[in-house]
Amino acid sequence: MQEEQAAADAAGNSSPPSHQEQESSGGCCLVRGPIIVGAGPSGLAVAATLRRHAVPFTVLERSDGIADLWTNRTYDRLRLHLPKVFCELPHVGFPADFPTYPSKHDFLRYLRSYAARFAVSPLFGRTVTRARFDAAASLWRVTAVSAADGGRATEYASPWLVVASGENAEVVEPKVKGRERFAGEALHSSAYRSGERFKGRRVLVVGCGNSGMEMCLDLCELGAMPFMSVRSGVHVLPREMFGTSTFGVAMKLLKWLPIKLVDRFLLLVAKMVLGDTERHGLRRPKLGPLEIKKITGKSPVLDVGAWSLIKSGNIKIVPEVESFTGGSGVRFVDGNEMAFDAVIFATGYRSNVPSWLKDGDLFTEDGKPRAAQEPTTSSNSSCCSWRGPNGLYCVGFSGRGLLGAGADALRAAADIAGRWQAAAAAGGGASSKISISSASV
Ligand SMILES: Cc1cc2nc3c(=O)[nH]c(=O)nc-3n(C[C@H](O)[C@H](O)[C@H](O)COP(=O)(O)OP(=O)(O)OC[C@H]3O[C@@H](n4cnc5c(N)ncnc54)[C@H](O)[C@@H]3O)c2cc1C
Ligand SMILES: NC(=O)C1=CN([C@@H]2O[C@H](COP(=O)(O)OP(=O)(O)OC[C@H]3O[C@@H](n4cnc5c(N)ncnc54)[C@H](OP(=O)(O)O)[C@@H]3O)[C@@H](O)[C@H]2O)C=CC1
Ligand SMILES: O=C(O)C(=O)Cc1c[nH]c2ccccc12
Repeated sequence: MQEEQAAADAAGNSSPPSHQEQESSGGCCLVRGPIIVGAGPSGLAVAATLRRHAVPFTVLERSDGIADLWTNRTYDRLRLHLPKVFCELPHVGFPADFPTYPSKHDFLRYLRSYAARFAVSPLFGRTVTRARFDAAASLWRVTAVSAADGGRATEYASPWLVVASGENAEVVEPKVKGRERFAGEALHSSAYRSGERFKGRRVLVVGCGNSGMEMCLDLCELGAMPFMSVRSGVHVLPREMFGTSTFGVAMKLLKWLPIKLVDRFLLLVAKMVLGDTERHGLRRPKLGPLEIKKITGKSPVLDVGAWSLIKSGNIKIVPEVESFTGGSGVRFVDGNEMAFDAVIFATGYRSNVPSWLKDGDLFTEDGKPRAAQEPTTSSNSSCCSWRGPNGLYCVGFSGRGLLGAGADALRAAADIAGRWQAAAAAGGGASSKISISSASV
């Protein structure tokens, strides 16, 4: 702990946020080291690793604390679905007394102590609204708006920009015909905390991903009547097989076998353990669970109890919603109509990067690094999901959860540290001060 603090002091950015920036009268901050957008697990992991390399950094976070997704946008009963060894950030493991599948409160405790240990003090309440590369100055110019400060915009500049704003930055909610006419409560799964207040009520949960499944389970256990609306198919896998985690089994097999074969194996075991999910209205996609995750980012459901309640009919499967018909009515695509007291849209999330990263087409329309979509060839062998051109880095966009975020963070931080040290050796430059004329700011 003291070591990290000493490194922070040496790098000159352990002190409160205002000391991390040199603000000019033009509203521009010339920062030392990279700018990191987002203080979730990915932003913290890259900051911690930069700290280890004695490279200073500035973290811009829109909310008022670290890990906003886990703190403010998740339900009470959430636990990690993967065993803790697959969810640790670089350098510090989970405490030994944590259970195999830590709760969100355990995970948040870990993240807070991680941030403290590496002296990561983000600038909170700063929403990044724009970032562009200024080729003339070889700098990223990043605009952040502070709501607490009356919407004041400040520009931060650095040769390096780390995008760590997450694959789940914004909610996805479908525009369903007649929604404004629905008399009951309608909310996104990110606003759902517990089934407690839905006791005795008929609740329609739209979406059958991990959130939708788990909310149905929670609703059922707390005395509500959940209905789950399913549009396309989903792979449901048992969270554990052969007394160990399904994810762990898959990781081991992937070392030796091609993904298609591992998928076939997982599906065979899933069928043995769960039975035929199609018989109960959950069609399986054509591609296997790992392949579909790799290609589209769509996660398989790791079952923690909802499946048996679907089989027993306590969670009822209904088709895709066609429209709200007024009052409590909902019409489905098969023409049937039912009444509900509440609707929960467990329809997922998207990245927000395309809305603020105004530089070429580095990210796809759905907010993923374009390089991550392209197969590696001899001509683009240096191209990867974690690094773009001109000092741009992406951490946490590989669709591989916390494990992938940690791997990205290690690579990005090492790459930046190499450049930082090279600049220092070349006589200061970026590592001592960035000089840009106020006219160009
Ligand atoms: C309900 C749920 C459960 C999950 N469980 C697991 C799991 O068990 N295991 C696993 O590996 N993965 C899980 N995931 C995936 C999840 O994406 C990762 O766990 C992890 O949160 C990713 O970290 P991140 O830092 O990349 O993104 P986030 O945690 O989303 O953090 C991004 C941060 O950036 C900030 N931000 C966003 N936009 C801006 C902006 N424009 N300006 C400034 N700040 C911004 C956000 O406020 C946020 O604090 C889960 C996801 C969800 C939704
Ligand atoms: N404990 C854990 O580890 C948990 C992890 N997570 C993770 O968080 C991430 C987000 O999960 P989740 O919130 O479930 O989101 P997902 O994106 O995984 O699932 C969204 C669901 O909503 C459906 N949907 C989307 N749009 C519509 C629409 N217009 N009409 C009908 N259905 C629609 C999708 O169906 P379709 O396939 O047809 O598009 C899909 O079933 C995932 O990575 C997930 O694994 C979530 C909860 C718990
Ligand atoms: O919960 C998620 O979606 C995650 O990102 C964790 C995760 C990463 N790779 C996977 C493969 C199968 C199931 C879950 C995950």
